[in-house]
Amino acid sequence: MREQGRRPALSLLRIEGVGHRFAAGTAALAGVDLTLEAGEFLSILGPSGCGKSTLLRLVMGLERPTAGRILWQGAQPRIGVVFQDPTLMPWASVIDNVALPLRLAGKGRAEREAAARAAIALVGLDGFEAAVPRELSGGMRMRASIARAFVGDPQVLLMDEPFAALDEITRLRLDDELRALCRRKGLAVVFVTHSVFESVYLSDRVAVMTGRPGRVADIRAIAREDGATFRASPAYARQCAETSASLARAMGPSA
Ligand SMILES: Nc1ncnc2c1ncn2[C@@H]1O[C@H](COP(=O)(O)OP(=O)(O)OP(=O)(O)O)[C@@H](O)[C@H]1O
Repeated sequence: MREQGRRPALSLLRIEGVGHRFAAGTAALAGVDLTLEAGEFLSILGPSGCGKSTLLRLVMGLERPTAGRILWQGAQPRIGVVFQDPTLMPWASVIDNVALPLRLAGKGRAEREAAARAAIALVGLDGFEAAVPRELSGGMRMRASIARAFVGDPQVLLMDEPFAALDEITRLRLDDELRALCRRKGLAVVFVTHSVFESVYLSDRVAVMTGRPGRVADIRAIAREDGATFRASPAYARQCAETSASLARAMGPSA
């Protein structure tokens, strides 16, 4: 599943002809070809049930594709993962939640705490280290979840609809902060979303998927400007309209 490429490849990740059929018979993906470049923010945009989460699980290595292959350039990078549900331990403090991957990796207390504090500061949660999840807003819980993904110093971030359950204001703010943080760190990101607006705002490229079995119908390079003005620009509105039309074509007449 994570073979070394036999020939030199420039892309950080290559997904080649990947298909996935579950044992129960559902064909979730068929013939998916996609690359992720170093430092790139790539969104996977598609209708519900088209196999987006399955594709992420294959990239994470949690499942093997039943067709095709997934190739990392060189050694497999360190991967951080964020899901729609923050999946925090309700009884544990923010710092203990954020430090969990390091505890599982057998790191000592001092190292865990220092790294967790740094990750918490990175997402703007300083001062809440001792809070437990029920004391936090939804946006703050998501920040803690992002901090936990950052604590192991990832080179690639995989995100599965992380902001879908948040209110609009919080979502817009986290979009801004996430984009800035990933650029600053030079991270490559695969971001799964249903939202055309979010995908165009965040991404360098958007892969538009068809309904199940999911295929990549279109790959759109986004001409983007950094800064909050992009969201209000005619260029943003035009690219949202074009991406929306592409998604409608990918979903076909029965959607
Ligand atoms: N473990 C599984 N066993 C059998 N079928 C599965 C399994 N996981 C997912 N599926 C099916 O595979 C298809 C793709 O699911 P997946 O969760 O990848 O889609 P998705 O695009 O992420 O959907 P959504 O946007 O609604 O989260 C769906 O029809 C789903 O029911």
